Amino acid sequence: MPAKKAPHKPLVWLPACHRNLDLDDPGGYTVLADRYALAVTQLGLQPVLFPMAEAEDIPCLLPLVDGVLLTGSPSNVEATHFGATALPTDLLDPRRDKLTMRLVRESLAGAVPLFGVCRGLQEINVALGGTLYQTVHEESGMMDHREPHDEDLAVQFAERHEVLLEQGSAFAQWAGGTRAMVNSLHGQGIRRLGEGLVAEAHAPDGLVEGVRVMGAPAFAYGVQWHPEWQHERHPFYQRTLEAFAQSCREHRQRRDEE
Ligand SMILES: N[C@@H](CCC(=O)NCCCC(=O)O)C(=O)O
Repeated sequence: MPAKKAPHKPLVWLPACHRNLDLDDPGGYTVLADRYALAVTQLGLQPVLFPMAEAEDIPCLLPLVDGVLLTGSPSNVEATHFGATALPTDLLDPRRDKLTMRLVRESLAGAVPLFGVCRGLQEINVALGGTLYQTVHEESGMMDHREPHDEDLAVQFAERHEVLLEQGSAFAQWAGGTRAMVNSLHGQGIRRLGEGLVAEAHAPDGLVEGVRVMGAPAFAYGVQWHPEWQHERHPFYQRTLEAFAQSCREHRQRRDEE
């Protein structure tokens, strides 16, 4: 009797980020913040990183995974991707940008579950032709969405402002209502929505904080806040992540049945 094959654990692609851990370091490192990998693992999924992966590699790598989670990062999406000029103060990650601009579109085309968090939301928006405010806090009438200067992550990731969730949206379902408190750690923000995106969560100043990709065959959302942060203590964050995880499991099951 052949041994029963263990069910495959759904694999989730998290983009590799570049970091120079020391300003004098000419080399740099490929990094992934533990909290994203930990959240994916706690959902029963397996995070995977493809160091040095380029857009040309997507056709052979995307079929290996069951979801794409575009993580946050202190680096900014380079403004050249949305027709503007990068600020001299921008921390950039051009290798990640080149990959994710293509990965967003290929994930949607391939019905691979896609979830963008913070920078990941911004990447979805720009990849679909949208634009960003580069410094939301310098825009008239807008709040300062950046995290407080504090070493303590619990302070940085504390709930910061309310988001208004569209009636009948998945966000409202996951939150159990049309209002929720979220954290906020970003200086860029959605200015013009990309093609096919529906804004379903807004900050009190009107900034788009949550989007759905219209007509996507699998989970396809982006949020400006960080649901991976202490998700086990925040039902809204937890339900959002579980919905993404369920979509990844369904994708895996379809792959296993092929
Ligand atoms: N740099 C962009 C995106 C902000 C972002 O992703 N913040 C998360 C930082 C913490 C982490 O590394 O996850 C912006 O400023 O808008």
